[in-house]
Amino acid sequence: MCLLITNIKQLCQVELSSENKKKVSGKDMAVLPSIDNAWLLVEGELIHSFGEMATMPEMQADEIIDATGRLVLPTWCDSHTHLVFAAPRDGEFVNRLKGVSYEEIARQGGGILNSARKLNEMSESELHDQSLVRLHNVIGQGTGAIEIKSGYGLCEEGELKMLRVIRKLKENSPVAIKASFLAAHAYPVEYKENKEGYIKLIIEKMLPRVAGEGLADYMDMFCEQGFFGVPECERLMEAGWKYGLKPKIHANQLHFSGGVQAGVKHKAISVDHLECVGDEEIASLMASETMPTLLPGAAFFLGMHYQPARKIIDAGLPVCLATDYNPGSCPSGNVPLLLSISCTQLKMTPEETINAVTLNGAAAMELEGTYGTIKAGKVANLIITKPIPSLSYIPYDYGNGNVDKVVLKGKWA
Ligand SMILES: N=CN[C@@H](CCC(=O)O)C(=O)O
Ligand SMILES: [Zn+2]
Repeated sequence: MCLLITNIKQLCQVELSSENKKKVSGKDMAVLPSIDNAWLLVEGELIHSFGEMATMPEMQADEIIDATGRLVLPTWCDSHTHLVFAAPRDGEFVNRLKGVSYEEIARQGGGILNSARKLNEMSESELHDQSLVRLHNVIGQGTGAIEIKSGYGLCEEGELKMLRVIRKLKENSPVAIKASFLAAHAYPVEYKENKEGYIKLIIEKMLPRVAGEGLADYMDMFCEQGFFGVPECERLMEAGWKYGLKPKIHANQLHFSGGVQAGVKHKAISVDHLECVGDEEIASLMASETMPTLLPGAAFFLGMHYQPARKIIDAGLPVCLATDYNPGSCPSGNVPLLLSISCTQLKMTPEETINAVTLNGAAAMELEGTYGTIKAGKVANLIITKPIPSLSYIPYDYGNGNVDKVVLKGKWA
């Protein structure tokens, strides 16, 4: 099918065919290359061409859309989610409001362990159907590529069940999906006094099966005090690499845990969360290709201090933003809301937030060659907004939703 979109008020995040942008860093993050009053042609699954209306050539198309007053952007690339889960944790939410901390809830056997109990009671098909509803919901909010983690199984069959659900979602949806193996999310109750036993189970039993069935792209872990320490994480990352699973890890959410430096040392694709980041973490990231990924939705929902986005960008680093959609620390996969939080709380500009969740989000999933910008030959994953006054209106008009239509692989989603 050929789809022609005309009279686009602003075509945002464009990239010329001659460019080969891998990510946006530092001062460049404030720049979002755009064309005012533009057209764009989609052919089959791909972006064919685009330009200014004033110089639009004559073309044939199966469908022509007039986008007067509307913006067109690449769909969001949400590089960190736990979208597959069995049940909400609204009871814990209320306990936190009464003053019990996230860490205390975890110590009492709630939190991730609570999610694991529910998940292990649920059938694979029910888990899939529930998760597919959530996936459709975030697609409607503009997400076109997404990473999804295991980590609520915490046993061999539970982790494999989650990863098979993710694989099935991939088969049943046009959205691009990457999978991360996160068995090292929390120590299960039965290994509370035998932590070494659980590390061995992951490395010796689970990992070979996950890799053997080709179920995951990345090796994830929660590098944090009270969860998995740096020495354990280093062993897990080394083991993952042996099976071709690159690290993409949770680091420095609750403490200065050393996770950022460990991730950099083991060539992690990204280190994610980063509520606790100082000069040493920044220096370590500066000497690496590892993407700093911020999850301010979790800081918002847990009432924690926010990630120092300005310090990271002003040091010249790239920043990626992701939702962290999960039932405990961020029960929302809504990217426009994430952009609003990032502007108001992290003091990022609207352009920086869009760069962070398009090209940099794609880079954090190694998808920057095919997603994340409007470029001829890239996958035609597009957001068409409602008529709005400006790009800044997207984070400004928080909670209201200005994504009107979504195109995935050249078709209406
Ligand atoms: N912090 C670790 N993991 C998730 C939350 C998991 C949960 O509370 O269920 C996160 O990224 O915030
Ligand atoms: Zn997470």
